Amino acid sequence: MESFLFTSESVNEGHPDKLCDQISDAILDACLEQDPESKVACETCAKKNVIMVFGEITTKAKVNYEKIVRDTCRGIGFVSPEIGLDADNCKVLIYIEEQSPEIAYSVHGEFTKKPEEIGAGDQGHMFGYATDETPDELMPLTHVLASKLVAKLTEVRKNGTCPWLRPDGKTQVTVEYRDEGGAMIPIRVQTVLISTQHDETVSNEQISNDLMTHVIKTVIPSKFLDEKTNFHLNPSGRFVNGGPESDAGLTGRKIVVDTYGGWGAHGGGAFSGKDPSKVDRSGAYIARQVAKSVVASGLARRCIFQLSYAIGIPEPLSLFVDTYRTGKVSDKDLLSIIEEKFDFRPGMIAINLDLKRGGNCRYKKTAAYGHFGRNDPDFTWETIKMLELKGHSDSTEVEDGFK
Ligand SMILES: Nc1ncnc2c1ncn2[C@@H]1O[C@H](COP(=O)(O)OP(=O)(O)OP(=O)(O)O)[C@@H](O)[C@H]1O
Ligand code: MET
Repeated sequence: MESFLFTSESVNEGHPDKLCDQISDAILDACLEQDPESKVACETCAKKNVIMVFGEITTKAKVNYEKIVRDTCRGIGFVSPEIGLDADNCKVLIYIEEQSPEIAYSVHGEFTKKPEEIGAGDQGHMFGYATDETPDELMPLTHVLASKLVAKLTEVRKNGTCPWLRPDGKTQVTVEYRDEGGAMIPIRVQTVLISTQHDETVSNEQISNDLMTHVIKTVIPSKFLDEKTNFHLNPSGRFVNGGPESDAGLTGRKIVVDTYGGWGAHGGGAFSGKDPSKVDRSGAYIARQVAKSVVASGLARRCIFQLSYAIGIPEPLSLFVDTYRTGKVSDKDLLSIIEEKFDFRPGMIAINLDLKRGGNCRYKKTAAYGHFGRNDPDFTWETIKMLELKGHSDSTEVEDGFK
């Protein structure tokens, strides 16, 4: 059978766009921690020694935005201009206004609507995806490997295994697959690309050797590597200047890294800095829960789910499911099972997935290394709802397994 190649990339917490995502979500955490009803739309941009936080926030929380910016940068490791940013001496600009009263009235009736009445915070369409090619994560292997490689880069930097590493880094993984009736079967890793920031003194030979020993071989199962696997390790030659020194950063510029690595589809909306009334985030989170529940329940080997909203209206405008010909029931029957089991009104998603709880890095954690496929109780959207077919395989009657 013919095989094909598919590629996903990722970036680590020191990448300038991810730095911005983490600042936006750290601010969201701080607002929700004190006031779970906070309405937050927080964007960040970064260049060289300037970081600007801007957007619309209505909250009762008292938040020291500048301190959150500096703490987040320091936590990542940006502690001097040579590294790419100096957390304690960079310029921090804050330009935040309250949410537009028109939007506030339409979405939550200026805090008067009951949860079931709360409208979507904006129009938009969101996707969720799941695939059985990684049995633990139910995520695309290319994306899982690219994400784990960037996480490992940070781990071996912070634990001192590779003291020459600096915060900024990117990975890219190409996997050879075959299509088994719509399900994706990984055969081997065809290419691994890592570009990581490093200090001035380390040699390219040490970079390659350490990346191979401490990063690639600890992350990629040996069964996927062979003598033909290609490795591109710091292909630019040198990567000493990094972070916002070498590339400007923006919240929401890594939406594919945040989700499924190019598999499935993306509606375009970003996650970081948005409270759960924003369906770009809460809609995508429940869409993942739907797709993962379908695959985990054995109703399909692979699933994509889409929903759409209008601003101010609680019920979704459309629902779509596709199991890529791997479903045990027709996609039409599957959709009615899904409709019975999930409540897609944004106020109810926020309650059922516990999305109004911030603090303790709950959202900041999501802002690097992927929002999906993570084994962490704070990622409530990864909890599956068991969907069972009672009796005949064409039945749409289902019952709850574990919740
Ligand atoms: N009162 C309003 N009613 C309806 N639409 C509005 C209102 N106020 C602003 N908008 C429109 O909604 C748009 C928001 O869409 P956009 O997709 O940019 O949202 P976002 O929250 O910035 O998310 P992302 O950039 O991640 O997609 C605004 O730019 C504006 O065009
Ligand atoms: N930023 C807006 C808010 O604060 C949402 C996007 S405009 C519909 O609600």
